[in-house]
Amino acid sequence: MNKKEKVVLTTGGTGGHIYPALAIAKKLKDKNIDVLFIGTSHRMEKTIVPNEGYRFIGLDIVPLKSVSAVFKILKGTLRSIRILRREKATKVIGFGNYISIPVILAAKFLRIPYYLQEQNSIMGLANKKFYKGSKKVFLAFRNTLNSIPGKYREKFIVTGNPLREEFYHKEKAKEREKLGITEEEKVLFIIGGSLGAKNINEAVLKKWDKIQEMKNLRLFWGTGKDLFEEVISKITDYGSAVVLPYFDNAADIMSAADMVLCRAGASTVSELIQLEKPSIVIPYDFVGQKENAEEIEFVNGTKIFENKNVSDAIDEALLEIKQPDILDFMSENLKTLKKGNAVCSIVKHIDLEEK
Ligand SMILES: CC(=O)N[C@H]1[C@@H](OP(=O)(O)OP(=O)(O)OC[C@H]2O[C@@H](n3ccc(=O)[nH]c3=O)[C@H](O)[C@@H]2O)O[C@H](CO)[C@@H](O)[C@@H]1O
Repeated sequence: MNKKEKVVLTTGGTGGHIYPALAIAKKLKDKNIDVLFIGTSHRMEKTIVPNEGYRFIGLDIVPLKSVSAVFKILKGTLRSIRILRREKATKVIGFGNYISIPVILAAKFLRIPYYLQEQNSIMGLANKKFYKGSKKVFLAFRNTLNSIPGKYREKFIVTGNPLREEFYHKEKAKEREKLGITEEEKVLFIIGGSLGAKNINEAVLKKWDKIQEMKNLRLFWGTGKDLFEEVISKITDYGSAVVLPYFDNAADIMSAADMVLCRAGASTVSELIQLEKPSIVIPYDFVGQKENAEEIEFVNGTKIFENKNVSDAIDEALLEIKQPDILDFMSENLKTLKKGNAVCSIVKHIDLEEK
């Protein structure tokens, strides 16, 4: 174990915030560097992170929407100061959102160098608040720089989003063979974000007969864990479709897919880029997903549909999946956005002392 370095990662809330942190943690662990995660005691990180074999501490913090939430952040900050001292943390990496606030405040107080990672095209509030004091900020998308004043730009490095390792080593043909998919079959992968997407599910159910009637279509559909029971209560005939609450092997399925219909969460968009996957995206309103989607739309790598037109989005996906020229066009265009392995570049830019 490298005794000189101890890295604390602070993240949580949704898969989109947690997976990038896990990808970085794995690389640090491979380099024999001790890592500790701090998130909340309420949300999905409390199970995902320990299940991946990392030490995890959960703080009692909630979104900043009330006075008691502010008190919880203050309490969380005092606790984070004690933790960072006790653990002799040498570096902190924050992955955005309110969950990272107490640990970043503690790092500032203790003068521990901290780094930030921004997954989205539009920078989130927490990262906006703290980037000035950070050592470096790792961006997924170049357009984020447009909102940064010139004098701070040198802190920013456009690396792409750190993805789970398997996304960097996929070959479509091999994945299709593993899944037993024939050459004539077209694979459509439908997912919401890490939590699923209710309105996408409802629209898929409405189109179920049309999907079943299409020859040589293989559907893989992730409904979201909490929405699964409701969905399957409405399906009588699955045909060849695979319907699951969540795909732990999303990289395999996305790699095998000819077309992906999905939300525009930052990690999903970055995965589409990495796997050069044609898509139809329906951004979730309000959280900057439209701008994530526009990053790939700009190069003609996707088509964007509004939430109110999900039904049309499904029709479009079913139409385009039969047109290899369009699929190849989107796929080729996405190649121009690839930035290499973001996990390696980020770890290289964190000034870690070798043991
Ligand atoms: C509603 C909301 O606040 N969404 C935000 C959340 O998204 P959210 O976590 O939903 O979305 P992301 O696309 O960033 O990440 C989803 C991750 O879940 C994975 N996956 C999904 C389904 C499945 O069956 N299996 C699987 O592995 C995807 O491959 C991806 O890695 O954080 C993102 C990153 O800050 C933001 O861009 C989103 O706007």
